[in-house]
Amino acid sequence: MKELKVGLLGVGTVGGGTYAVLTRNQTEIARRIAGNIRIVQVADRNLALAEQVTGGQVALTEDAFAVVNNPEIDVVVELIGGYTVAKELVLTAIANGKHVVTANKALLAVHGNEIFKAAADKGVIVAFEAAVAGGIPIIKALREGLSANKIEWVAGIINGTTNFILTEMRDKGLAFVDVLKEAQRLGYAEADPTFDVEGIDAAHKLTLMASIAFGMPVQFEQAYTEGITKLTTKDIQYAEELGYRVKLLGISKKTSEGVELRVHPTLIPEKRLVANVDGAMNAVVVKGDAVGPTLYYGAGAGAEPTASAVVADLVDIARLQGTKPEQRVAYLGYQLDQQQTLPILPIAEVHSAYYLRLRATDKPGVMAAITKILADMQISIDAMLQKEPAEGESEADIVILTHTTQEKTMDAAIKHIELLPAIAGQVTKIRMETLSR
Ligand SMILES: NC(=O)C1=CN([C@@H]2O[C@H](COP(=O)(O)OP(=O)(O)OC[C@H]3O[C@@H](n4cnc5c(N)ncnc54)[C@H](O)[C@@H]3O)[C@@H](O)[C@H]2O)C=CC1
Ligand SMILES: N[C@@H](CC=O)C(=O)O
Ligand code: NA
Repeated sequence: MKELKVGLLGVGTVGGGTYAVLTRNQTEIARRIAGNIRIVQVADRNLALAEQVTGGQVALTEDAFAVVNNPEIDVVVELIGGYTVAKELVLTAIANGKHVVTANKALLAVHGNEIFKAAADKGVIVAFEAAVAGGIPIIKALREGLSANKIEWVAGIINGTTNFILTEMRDKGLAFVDVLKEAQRLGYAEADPTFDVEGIDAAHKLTLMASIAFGMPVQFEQAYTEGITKLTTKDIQYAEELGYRVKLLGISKKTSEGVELRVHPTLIPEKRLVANVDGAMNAVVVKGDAVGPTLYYGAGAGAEPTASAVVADLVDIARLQGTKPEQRVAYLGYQLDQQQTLPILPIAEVHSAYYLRLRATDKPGVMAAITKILADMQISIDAMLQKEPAEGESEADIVILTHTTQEKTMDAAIKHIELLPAIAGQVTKIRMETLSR
């Protein structure tokens, strides 16, 4: 019976989950691969935690480099996170001829081109199913299940922490900071939670999906990233009144002008399945030219759901032991020498429909002035909501939903609207997506 010997780096949320799943389901997994996957060494700078997680059943060390340099080990599982030490560890493991499994989307979105090239030169596997949408097998779906298609677009809720926060804010009216603390306690958030709430983590994941979908190198630095920190409960409520839910979406579309690569809060019609994905759950919609729209749903964060993807990658590697590199699925779906560097569209060039909220003095002619500005710029209105001023106030909220227009046209119109004497403060702008075609 063949044995795959694993070195595990990090036994925090995902590493702890990986150890538990692999140990608990050892027999089941062995029946699938006619072999065995065994963790032979664990590194964590918190040795007490490593002792607690493993129950002292395997060799432990504080030094992750001892694992990547251990000649006994076939596969290194990197679950410590970050770009610096993790990068050095992964590149050293590759240089030592070891396969790598990682959940580290930040590392791959920023340094993926270098890492995949190094792995290709050495003929080793770098597997990363856990890095995108946690337990959902979206990498496998994009790289293998949909390989007959020209992918047209990918859009999804790909950050569990922010979806959990938005759901709790909407359902329980809880404050942002309290919900973030709970997401951290549940192990969903990144070590630096600004990666979650500012949309950076979602942009890392989107970068990887877009690269696989469109056969291009990873280009995280070109992604447009906007988080949920400026969203108000008021906008969430108004959106609901108009039949929409607000979700942090990662969207990548291939257009004739280039590829859209953008993460931002988005209004989605409430009847769409994705609009009803709540808590830490994730969902990704992929549109292929042959298959049409397909939807993938599941837990996007947390110990065992993420471990499910890590262990599945180990199972794949166990099955692929002894194969030649050219017999394997390419890291990013397309052969590295077949990747095309497609231009990424600046956000100003993107076309979208918009939700606008403005605060205006309640007097005749204001609405006419606003609609004239929009009409002059060929922006048509889809729906409108006018609120009564609160008791003792002279200003009221106006919400406008527009049809599709280019972002730079919308921004120019907003500038004109903000100059109207009856308008107080800035206009709130949230993009909208139908996710239907
Ligand atoms: N928590 C989640 O739901 C998910 C996390 N990920 C990714 O998985 C990776 C790990 O995340 P978590 O398990 O949440 O983090 P964590 O903070 O819970 O665990 C990291 C572990 O690595 C150890 N560590 C850190 N630096 C080290 C070093 N230089 N040497 C030895 N040990 C070191 C820490 O002591 C800790 O036990 C990250 O890349 C994260 O982005 C991916 C999907 C889901
Ligand atoms: N912080 C991430 C963890 C999984 O990738 C999230 O909240 O989705
Ligand atoms: Na996944």
